[in-house]
Amino acid sequence: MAQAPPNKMKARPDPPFLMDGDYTTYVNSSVKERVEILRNQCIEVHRPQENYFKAVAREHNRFRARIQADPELKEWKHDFMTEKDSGVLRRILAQRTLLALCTDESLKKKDEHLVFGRKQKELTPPPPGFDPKKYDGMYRTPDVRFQITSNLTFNKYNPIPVYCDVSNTLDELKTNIPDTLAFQYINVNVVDPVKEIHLANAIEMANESPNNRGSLKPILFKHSREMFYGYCGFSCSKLCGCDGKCDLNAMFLIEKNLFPLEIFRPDPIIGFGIRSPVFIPAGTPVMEFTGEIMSRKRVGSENNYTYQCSYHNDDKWRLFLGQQPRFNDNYRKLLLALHQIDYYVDPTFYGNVGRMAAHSCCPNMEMIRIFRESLSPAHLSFVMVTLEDVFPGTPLTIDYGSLYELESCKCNSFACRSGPNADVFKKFNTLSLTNVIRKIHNVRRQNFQRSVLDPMQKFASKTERMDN
Ligand SMILES: C[S@@+](CC[C@H](N)C(=O)[O-])C[C@H]1O[C@@H](n2cnc3c(N)ncnc32)[C@H](O)[C@@H]1O
Repeated sequence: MAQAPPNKMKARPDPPFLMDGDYTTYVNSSVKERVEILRNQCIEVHRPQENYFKAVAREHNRFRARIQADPELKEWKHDFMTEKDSGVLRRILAQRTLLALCTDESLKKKDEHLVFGRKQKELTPPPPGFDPKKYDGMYRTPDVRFQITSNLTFNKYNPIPVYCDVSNTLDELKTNIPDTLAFQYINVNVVDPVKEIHLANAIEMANESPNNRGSLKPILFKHSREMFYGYCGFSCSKLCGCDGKCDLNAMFLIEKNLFPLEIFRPDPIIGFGIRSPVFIPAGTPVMEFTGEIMSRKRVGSENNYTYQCSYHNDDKWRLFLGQQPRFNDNYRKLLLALHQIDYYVDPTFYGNVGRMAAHSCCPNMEMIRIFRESLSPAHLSFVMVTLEDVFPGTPLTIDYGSLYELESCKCNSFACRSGPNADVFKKFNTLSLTNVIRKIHNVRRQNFQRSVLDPMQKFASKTERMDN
């Protein structure tokens, strides 16, 4: 059973698919009919009579057991950031947040030394009344939830349920299912071969000649000025000697569907978002953002979901190309021509869970552009990587960037650009902002330790004593 539509092309094969529910009817239906199908699946779900944190601990245990049972995950560290790593990542997060706060170009220029420079000895304290406990990031689900579907992907290997936590009754929910939810789920980017002839050629030429693809030498840009999708790298793949199982395969955990994800609606204005019931360490690739790759002229002006994935005159990309002497001349010419065009990933009709990520002015994920097997825009993927430790249930967010106009942001992060502290924090330097983020991270870590890990440990010791 194909997952991607038959009239589209893709640079990568689809992952394994085991049908869950009536997928065939769903994909062959119109958007209106799909909404009707979803409407008929809506149910009320009650959490078993137990403490919320007990449910979190159960999920945590189950997840740990899954990791331990997988020999390929032996090296993967499912734990808090170490103090050394956390310093680096917090600084990156602070820089991102500061740059985004300073939207005024002149201010950004004037204060650049405060953001990047060395003059950072003095520490500005958080404003009076600032309470890091207010930013624990926790989203506690209501005891009764409304489930729209148990699996939006229709794939048993990658089940993603959808909940709406803002409806009061099942009937109210049924009248409020948006069309935007009825997109076709894809795990791999697709290309329309009729409308994007050059991209289709690039896929074919890469498939035809082993010279045009292969395991690319990894170059990872660590410079903190690289923002959002400007950040770019390579991912190792099955074509590599390690069979795609080394640390350089940014898609490894994603292809394993390691992290259980849920789509949920916490607020009528924010709409749907994403969360995971398990702990995800900082620096982890969690999911891909998939869609249809298309040139700028095909992207609608009202599109809320699209991200630019390639840029004309992209110096970084030229550097990559320079390192690939094996590519055939014709392929090289095609790539050079393709990279004069701005391409976008549009998940409006074909997409995945990534399109549901809400915006935050201090996000816990970042999109990274990853080339795999070759260097055409069709071989590019957006990978969403955590910028900080994400504790169970916390909404997974990205920064939509300064070009995206949100009427009023409801991210509730400490440095929200429409929040009360924006003017104060934009005068901070990176060191001072890192210090604020550290205080917030400490609160989150302590909460998790106290409410989930410590009781789990106590319970395990008690059981052990009873067994003896
Ligand atoms: C890419 S979509 C994200 C998925 C969307 N929430 C949905 O339900 O389909 C972007 C839209 O989500 C909403 N949104 C996301 N983050 C938000 C935030 N922090 N504050 C307010 N609205 C937000 C806005 O309506 C925005 O135009």
